[in-house]
Formats: sequence, structure tokens, C-alpha cells
Amino acid sequence: MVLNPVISKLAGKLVVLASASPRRLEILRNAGLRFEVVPSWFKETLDKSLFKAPHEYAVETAKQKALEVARRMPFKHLKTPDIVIGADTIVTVDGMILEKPVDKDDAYRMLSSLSGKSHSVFTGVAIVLCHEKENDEVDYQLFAFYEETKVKFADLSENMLWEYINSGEPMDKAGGYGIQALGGMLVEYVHGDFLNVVGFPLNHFCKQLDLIYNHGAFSSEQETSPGSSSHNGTHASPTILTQSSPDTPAQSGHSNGSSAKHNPSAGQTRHTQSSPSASPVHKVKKNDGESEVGESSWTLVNSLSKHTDDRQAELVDSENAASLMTSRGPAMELNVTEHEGGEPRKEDLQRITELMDGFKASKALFTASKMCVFDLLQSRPGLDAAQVAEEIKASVKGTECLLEACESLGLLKSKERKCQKPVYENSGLASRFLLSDAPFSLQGYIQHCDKTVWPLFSHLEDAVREGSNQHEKAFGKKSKDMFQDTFYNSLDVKLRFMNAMHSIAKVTGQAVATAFDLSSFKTACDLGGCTGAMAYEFTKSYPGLSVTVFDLPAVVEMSEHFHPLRTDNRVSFVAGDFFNDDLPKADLYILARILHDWPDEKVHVLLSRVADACTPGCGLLLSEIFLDEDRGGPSRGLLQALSMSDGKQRSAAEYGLLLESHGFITAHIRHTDNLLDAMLCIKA
Ligand SMILES: O=c1[nH]cc([C@@H]2O[C@H](COP(=O)(O)OP(=O)(O)OP(=O)(O)O)[C@@H](O)[C@H]2O)c(=O)[nH]1
Repeated sequence: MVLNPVISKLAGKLVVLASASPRRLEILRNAGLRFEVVPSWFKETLDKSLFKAPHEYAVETAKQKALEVARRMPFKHLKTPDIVIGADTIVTVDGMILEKPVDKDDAYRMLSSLSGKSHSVFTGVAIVLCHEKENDEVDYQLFAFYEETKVKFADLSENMLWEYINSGEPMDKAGGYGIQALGGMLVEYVHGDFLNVVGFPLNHFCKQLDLIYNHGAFSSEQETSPGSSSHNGTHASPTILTQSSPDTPAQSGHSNGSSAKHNPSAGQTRHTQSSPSASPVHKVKKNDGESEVGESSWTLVNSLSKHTDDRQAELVDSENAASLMTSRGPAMELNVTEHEGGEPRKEDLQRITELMDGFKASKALFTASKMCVFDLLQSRPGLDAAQVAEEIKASVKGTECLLEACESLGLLKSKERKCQKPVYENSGLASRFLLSDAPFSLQGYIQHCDKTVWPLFSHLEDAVREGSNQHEKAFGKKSKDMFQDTFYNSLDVKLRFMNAMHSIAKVTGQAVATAFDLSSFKTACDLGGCTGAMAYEFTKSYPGLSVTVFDLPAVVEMSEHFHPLRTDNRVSFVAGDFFNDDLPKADLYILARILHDWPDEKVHVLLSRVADACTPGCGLLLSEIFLDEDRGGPSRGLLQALSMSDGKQRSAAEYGLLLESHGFITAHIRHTDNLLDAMLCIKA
């Protein structure tokens, strides 16, 4: 069996599958491969018109998915993988490329275009070998290939089509069908690799690994000239790229001889050795018919230092700069190398100091917010420390220190009056997030952190030792139910907590509401929707949608406080407990920052109740911080877990499995550039 010799070669190596596809995970796991899953953040938005053939699009997308993970891991996971596998599956018919449907109507369009016809399924696969060099640089060697399988659909009636669409199965599958499941009923015959249709051409992948590891198709020591052939006669048509200047990012080439895709933000990328003309595509006889086997090739994506600064890491692939550097915040990079002579590097000391002083920075922000410094300087910019002290009824000395600290944190700006004391005004950051009346004010959340989270974290050591939250030590009384006992047992605490949730929902609402096209849904129910801030963002984004906010009576009775001039009658409030009371009927259920508050057993109770309220085809929109699959980040989520509530931070795959156990099929996952990620599921 080809795979076994290869498996032994991979033993002890860090193999990473850069895919959220449960089918790809299953295919490779069943084949005995041991690997980690790190879904790629690459957004599949390449311009299809740039590609001469559909398989090129699939191969390039697979390359970018794999490279994004290979480049991100040294910074985000503080470890460099040995091999990263990326894949992309597309369906082509009548010259169209079909990917995953965005909604039911799209699924109908796809399936009806496939009805009664033969079509092709292409899966592009990229294998990135990462080689760490002495100077801590990393060489990325890129192998890519594609596999084509022909599939013939039977003639599909309207009833059959809609029955299949309403099963929910089409939503997370290329071409809108799953050949390995209900979609198999639509298929008359298959010519070629069946698993290639499911999403991963295992046999071709094995042959490629065999080439790489057992037949020296390429190694970093070897000098390879273009067009050299490997053992099975396929040509490795290398495209070796070098950066035309130190800060021009690496760029992968195409395997089929087309010139490397220009990366506009990276300036000109110059081939040192352009690929030969389009390499021949080999036809090989498969046991059940002929399928095209795409050219295998490799590309040396030139070295990138593991210690590349954030700017260069960001430049490495400007198309993904957003996903690399913003959706999860700037890459946290800890340089641990030392100068000759052993004294610590400046950057290392700076990083460690930032971590040690972090709590002081937080407290300075909380205090200035609590003392209304930002609101004061918004209404009266240009005050000096003594004037601010007088207004906030504080000492001049203390106010001077606070204002200087806030300026060092980028929250204030100062300018010198002629030989007088500096005068202060808000920075852009403060004006956007720290004013009590700013559209994205986080003042509510800041007060919650100061009054509730801070006291809990003051007992963190006990929390770690005992593995439980320190509510009693922090607030003097036990808490059986976090919400009833902590947040809703007194008016001011309840208002502070609702303010906090309101501010987070205001900041994240639009990103969550527009993460997917939800225009096919007409009614939604926002479970635990608190003040309705998220609900209003949904109705703003979808004129045809009405949203019912379902939350505890203690919350609903306060909703007027947050929307005194309620103008949009498409948002309504219903009081109830989602663990015990009947849920309002809707065709879309929203769970935004709810499931992380509860352990798996409570999540199952809630999802079971939501599933019972759903009819097939109903949507469920989940919005949370999705941890990386190896739980290496983002720190925002992992730090939140230290509050030791009964809840749990989870990865997208963990949420997907919880949802799948209640009949919700994951259709789309989106890492937004905001504080929350999103997952859209459809009830089967
Ligand atoms: O018959 C089947 N055809 C296709 C599939 C599944 O469809 C998707 C294809 O989408 P993509 O290649 O973009 O992969 P994603 O699922 O989005 O995961 P990535 O993180 O890799 O982008 C794929 O899951 C196939 O398995 C099928 O199941 N049956």
C-alpha cells in the first residue's frame, strides 16, 4: 500500500490539515494519517476570470489556503509545521464553476444546472513542506496537483430538488450536493476517483507523497532544473521565485506554466526562472474509466524568517493580511533568541514588560473611563491636568499621572502650550470607543470588566488551584446561577451587565449580521438577545427580516432603557427562559455569545430545544470567539476562560460537532475582522 511507506516517513512530523471540511478530516484520518486541523483563514475570493482553466482556480485556492496556515502558525501557534495540506473542491458545468451555495435559491440554481448532465469535479491539493533554516528562516516548498472526476446526474424533478435542498445537505458542499450521502441518489454514474468528489483525492495524494518522500522528487539540497521528471513520469515543473527586494513578499507560482499571479500590493514579483510552457496534463487509465490527472509540480516559495516583523509578515501575503493580522489581532510574536554575549534582546524585554504591565494599562483605562475623563475632554478639549483634576474632583498629581499614562497608551493626545503645562484631548481610539455616547462605545463593557471581571481575576490563583470560579471570594456570596445570582440580582449590577452586553453587540452586530447572506430568512429569534442591540443590527441589514428577542423577564423588562425611542417595530421582545419555556417560532435562530457560557451538557439541552423548535431548512447562526483547532489562540478567548465559569471556550470544529449532533449541518464558517466569528448551520 503506497501510503504505508509514506506514513512511516511522516512519523514524528507535525502534519497540518488546513481545512474545516469534516469529510477531508475523515478521509485522511481513516487512511491512518496523524495530523492537526488548523482551518485556513484564506477567503475564497480569487477572481475566477484570471484563470485559464477551472482546475487552476482550485489549485491556486488550495495553495493559498495551505500557505496561509503555514505562514500563520509560527506566529500564532509559536510552532512551525513540517507539512501543511490544503484542498479546494469545485464543480464545473457548462463553463460555470460551482462552489458551496450561499442559500437555498443558490443551491436550486446549481442542482438544476446539473440535472441530467455530466459534469466535472476538480479538487486542487497543495502540500507545503516547511523547512526551518539555521537563521530561523523558513523555506516553503509547495507541491500542488489536481484531480478530475466526471459525474453524471439523473434528471431531477422539482420535488426531488426541493426535497434534497430542504434536507440542508447541499449547504456546505461544492455544487450543492454530497455524493457520499443523500446526494448519491442524484448520481447515475461516476468516472474517476470517488473520494475526489467527496473532497480529497486520496490515491493521487498518496502518489504525490510517495514522490516527495520516497523518490526524491524534490529536496532543498537538490538543484533542480525545470521540467525534470520524477519516477512516475510526471514532470515536476518548478517555478522558483525570489523576492525582487527584501521586503517584497513571497509569491507562489502556478503549476501549469501560467505566470505567477501578480500580487498588487507587493509590487512586482520577478521570476528568477520562469516555468516552462504549460506542462502536459496526463491522462491515466483508472479502474472505472478515464480521468485527467493534473500535473504535479513544486514551487520554492522563498524563505521567510520566523522572526519576520509584523509588517513583513503582513506583506507576505497582502491578500490575507487582514485575516493574518486583524481578525485575530496582531500576531503575537515572542522572539526568544539572544544577542551574542547572552543579554536579552530589546524586543523580548519589551514584550515581557508589556505582559507584566498589562494589568496596569487595563486599570488605567478602566479608571479614566469610570472618572469620565474621555467624556470631559470630548466636550472640553485642551484642558491641562489641573483643570481636568478640578472637573473630576481628583488630585492634580494623580490626574497628571493618569493623563500621561493614557497618552502613553494611545488614548489621549497632548500638546504643549507656550512654556506651560501640556493640554490634552482624546485620541481617535478614545473618540470611537470610550465616549459614553459613541456609536461603538465600549464604556459598558469596560465597567463590567472593572467591577465584575477584575475582582474575579484578583483570585485567579485560587481559581486555578480549585478549578472553579471565585465568585464567593470576590463578591462575598456563592453563585449557583451566574445570571440570576451575579448579573440580575440587583438593579445597578443588572444594568451594568446589560450595558456591557449592549456595547459588545453594538460593536459586533453588523459584522455578525452580514457574515453570510441571510436574506432568505424572514423571521429570526435571538436567544439571549439581551438589550436587542444585535437584533436591531439584523433588521438594519435585512429589510425583510423581523427578529424576536427572547430573554429572561429580568432582562426584557429593562429593554426600554436601551431603546427609549424604539423606531423599528420589526424587533419585538418576549420574556422566557430558553432552558425551560417554549421558544418563539422562527426560521432562523441566533445564538450570539451564548454557548460559551455553558458546559456541553447544558449546550445539548439548549440545542435540543432549538432543534425541536426548528423545521428542516431552518437556520442557526452561531456567533462566538472560535478558538484555533489546536487551542493555540486567540488569547482573547483563552484569557476569558480563566474566569472559570461553568462555560467553555471552543473551536469551530467543536461547535460544529455539538450542532451536528442535533441535526444542524455546518454550511459556512466566517472569521470576521471583528471581535466575534460566525457559523451558519442548516437544520437537516
Ligand atoms: O460530493 C461532495 N462534494 C463536495 C463535498 C464537500 O464540499 C466542500 C467543498 O468546499 P471547499 O473545498 O471550499 O472546502 P470547505 O468545506 O469549505 O473547507 P475548507 O476549510 O477546506 O475550505 C468540502 O467540504 C467537501 O468535502 C462533499 O462533502 N461531498
